[in-house]
Amino acid sequence: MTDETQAPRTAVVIPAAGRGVRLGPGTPKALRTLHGTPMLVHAVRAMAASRAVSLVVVVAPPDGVAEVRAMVDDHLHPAEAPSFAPARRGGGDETDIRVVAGGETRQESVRRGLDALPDDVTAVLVHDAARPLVPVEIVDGVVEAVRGGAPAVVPGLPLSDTVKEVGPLAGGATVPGEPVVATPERARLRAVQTPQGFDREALDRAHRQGPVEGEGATDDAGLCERLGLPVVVVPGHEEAFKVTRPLDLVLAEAVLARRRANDGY
Ligand SMILES: Nc1ccn([C@@H]2O[C@H](COP(=O)(O)OP(=O)(O)OP(=O)(O)O)[C@@H](O)[C@H]2O)c(=O)n1
Ligand SMILES: C[C@](O)(CO)[C@H](O)COP(=O)(O)O
Repeated sequence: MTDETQAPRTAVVIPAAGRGVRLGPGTPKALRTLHGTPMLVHAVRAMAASRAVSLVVVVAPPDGVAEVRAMVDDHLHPAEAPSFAPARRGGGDETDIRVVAGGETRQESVRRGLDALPDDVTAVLVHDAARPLVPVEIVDGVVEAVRGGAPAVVPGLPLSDTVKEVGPLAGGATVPGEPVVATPERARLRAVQTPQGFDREALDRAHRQGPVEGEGATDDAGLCERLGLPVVVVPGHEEAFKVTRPLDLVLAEAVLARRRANDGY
């Protein structure tokens, strides 16, 4: 077992400032409830369940910082249980939870979360509020790989669908539908999830290179790849799926119902 007093200080940045356009109109996605609890509260709990995590920075919608602070205090710092760590295995020490304002893009929101970290943090996880149900084993696996010396670590799963690359036909010919230009070898592809884990200095440097557009801009590991840093994949989990479209809410409620039936979660 890791001696946490000797280990580097690990913090988590949770970008939660997105609107959730693909989920449809309504409250910002991270503030919507699953089984009566806001999605971002599930995400914070999932991170704090790891003994390695001592600080969580939630990046809230810019106009929702006070609301998110109150939500965190209501759900995670109840007066009757100041030592919040309900699912922490064998732990019991408090997790510090801070809330800062997010930006226009996920990349900008993560950067603002990084700016809020104290100097003594040496390892950082970045976890989407939109992946509220990631099991603690996945969090611990990412932390272990970062502590083992990997500068950037992503949890990932093999794909079950065949993937096609589409694009314009040579010569500009037009056909009905989207022309397929390639079929990448599926065995070499991984669908990556969060939390993604980083050496703090590497991630700071990746974000300092400025806004990146297009390929490599949709996750933090992509920014590290742009710098030429090695990125490794460790096992992900089906329950770490991202709540993106309405059907994902149905799946998330079903997973929570199963957990409640199995272990009273
Ligand atoms: N400006 C933004 C955009 C996204 N995110 C966060 O990044 C994570 C992954 O983004 P995604 O699932 O795309 O969320 P949304 O941007 O909210 O979704 P959509 O693209 O459908 O609007 C989410 O936890 C989201 O809150 C963020 O903090 N700041
Ligand atoms: C970071 C991420 O969850 C990894 O799969 C993903 O890239 C986020 O993408 P989104 O378009 O911002 O949802």
